[in-house]
Amino acid sequence: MASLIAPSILSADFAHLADEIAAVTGPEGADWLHVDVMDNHFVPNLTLGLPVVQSLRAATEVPLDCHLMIEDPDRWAVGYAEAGAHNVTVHAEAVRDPISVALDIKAAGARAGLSLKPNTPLDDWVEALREYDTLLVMTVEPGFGGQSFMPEMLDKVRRARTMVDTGHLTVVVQVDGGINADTVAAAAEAGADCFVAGSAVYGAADPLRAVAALRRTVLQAQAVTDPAPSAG
Ligand SMILES: O=C(CO)[C@@H](O)[C@H](O)COP(=O)(O)O
Repeated sequence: MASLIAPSILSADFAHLADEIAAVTGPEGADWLHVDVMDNHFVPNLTLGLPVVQSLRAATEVPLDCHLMIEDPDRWAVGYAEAGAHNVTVHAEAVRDPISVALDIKAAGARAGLSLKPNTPLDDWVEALREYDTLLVMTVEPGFGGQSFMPEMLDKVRRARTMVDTGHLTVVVQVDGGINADTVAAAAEAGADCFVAGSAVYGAADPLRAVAALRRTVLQAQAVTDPAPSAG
């Protein structure tokens, strides 16, 4: 099991993105940088797109984790992989051909991720997930930072963890939404191994320390449930 911390730049100051990324970069800093791409159609919010991701790639060596909350991800996903994203996640509710998209993202050199909104059942997507490297379990309705964690999503995380542990899936199990010092342990105990946190990191007085503190809490929780967790 991994223990990856992925600060979400949705909660950062968009006028100073390079500085905001530097603020979470370091030996105990971000493992991945979570980049929320929103189009005001799939979700009722608008953020950034491919040109910004291309610029971010040049501004940091931290792996970019692009979460596409957009309509027609089949058209756009490969562009993010070609722009140098480490992981490109599309939404199950928006994708037309999930297998082709996963294969295309991977052929372009990135990990492929599939995200499930809170009301989207895991069981409907198990076959497609065999082509994916990351499963993103949304723990809020996608669209905005600063929402409350939905504890009822922990069961989905537990079932995904069981599928990974029994060899039915080989995905990193990622959680996103309302992850903070109070909720991260429950997500880790349920079996998540990648933790997206926006307001808990960028709302903290010291974002780098907030990342390190989240990771420590994850490792403590995983030590209880998994006798031999990897360092991520
Ligand atoms: O995808 C999303 C929101 O749709 C997230 O990545 C948010 O950026 C998480 O923010 P917090 O809930 O951690 O404040």
